[in-house]
Amino acid sequence: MAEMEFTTAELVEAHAQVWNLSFGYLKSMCLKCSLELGIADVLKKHGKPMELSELTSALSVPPSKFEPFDRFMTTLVHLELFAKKQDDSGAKKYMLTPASHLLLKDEAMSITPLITLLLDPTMCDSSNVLGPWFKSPYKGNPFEFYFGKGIWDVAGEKPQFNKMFNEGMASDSKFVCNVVMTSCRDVFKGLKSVVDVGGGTGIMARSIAHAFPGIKCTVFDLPHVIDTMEDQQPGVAYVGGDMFASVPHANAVLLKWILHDWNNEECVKILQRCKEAIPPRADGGKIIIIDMVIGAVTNKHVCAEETQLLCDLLVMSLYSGKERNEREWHNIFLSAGFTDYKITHFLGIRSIIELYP
Ligand SMILES: C[S@@+](CC[C@H](N)C(=O)[O-])C[C@H]1O[C@@H](n2cnc3c(N)ncnc32)[C@H](O)[C@@H]1O
Ligand SMILES: COc1c(-c2ccc(O)c(O)c2)oc2cc(O)cc(O)c2c1=O
Repeated sequence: MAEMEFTTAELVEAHAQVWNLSFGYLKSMCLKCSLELGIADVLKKHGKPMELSELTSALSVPPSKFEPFDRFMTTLVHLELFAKKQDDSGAKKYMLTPASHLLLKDEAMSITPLITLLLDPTMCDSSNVLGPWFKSPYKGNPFEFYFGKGIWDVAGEKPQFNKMFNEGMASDSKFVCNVVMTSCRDVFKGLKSVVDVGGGTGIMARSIAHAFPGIKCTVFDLPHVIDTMEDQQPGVAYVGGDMFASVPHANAVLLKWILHDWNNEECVKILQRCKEAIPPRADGGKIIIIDMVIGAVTNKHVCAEETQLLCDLLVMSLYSGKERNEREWHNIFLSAGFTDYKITHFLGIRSIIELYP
């Protein structure tokens, strides 16, 4: 008989670990349920810590659900989505945490639309077929394996999904703009024009145009994204097209959450088209990339590195994309003909890369 490789204590520990992993989906469902119920908004509206009975009343939870709701809130507090404190009279009261602040519907930095998108079946379902996908000789990504077509085709065909996708991305852009305009404004200082390639509904471009009225901003995206835009802001130009064919000319090209959607060869092609669109470095030409650098995180919060790895699986499943470490970025930049770059780790798990021709 083979020797036992692990102690019983190690296996008992591992048992709890595997259980925890198998319940991972329940964390996502807790998040989804808090959004559906609007718990954060009710707490915000109340303006002070809330007792469970006040919360159930404001949320219209019927008495038959008081006990399960109490247990649900206990888990949400453990997950730090909400906080609970005991007041002087001994009553337990619930409050917002920084995480639940991001889930408020009408806050500038709300990422509720992005979370709603991520938890939508169209985004999640293909992660259920990773096993069959790994074993099959199929060349496309898991999303294509599951739906028979790519995510951009689905967005082009289904206006509802296109809207949800663009709103999700726009909410992230609002969040990122807030951080960029306070902590790394200098990235845009001195530029005369910027084209946001794959710029979606134009939140980044509008925010840059607002913060730097001297910069002429263009949003460039697929025609189905540009054509469905209802409020095209004056002062910002909107152009539909394909970044693999050509990119509108500007001083600088912004690529936010674009390159992680594509494989190395595709990234080189996109960057070559972007390089053709900008002037030499001496004349102010540069590419501004907002994406992840694997291994680089500004805050060592509990799960920053794990989140980066999970993001890598997300972009692998949805797009054949990849989150990259600095060495991998470096190789792509060199292959696309760029000579120098500067990385600023500014946004938790994401970075700004200024890339020079
Ligand atoms: C992940 S989203 C990022 C959107 C935006 N930059 C942001 O961060 O909120 C990728 C964007 O690339 C656009 N896109 C995909 N393929 C493209 C192509 N061939 N040419 C131009 N844009 C494209 C999509 O329509 C989508 O808006
Ligand atoms: C991996 O990027 C992250 C996304 C994302 C989702 C869908 C896309 O098409 C993307 O291009 C990116 O979404 C989230 C959402 C979060 O709440 C946290 C994250 O870290 C991310 C991503 O990193």
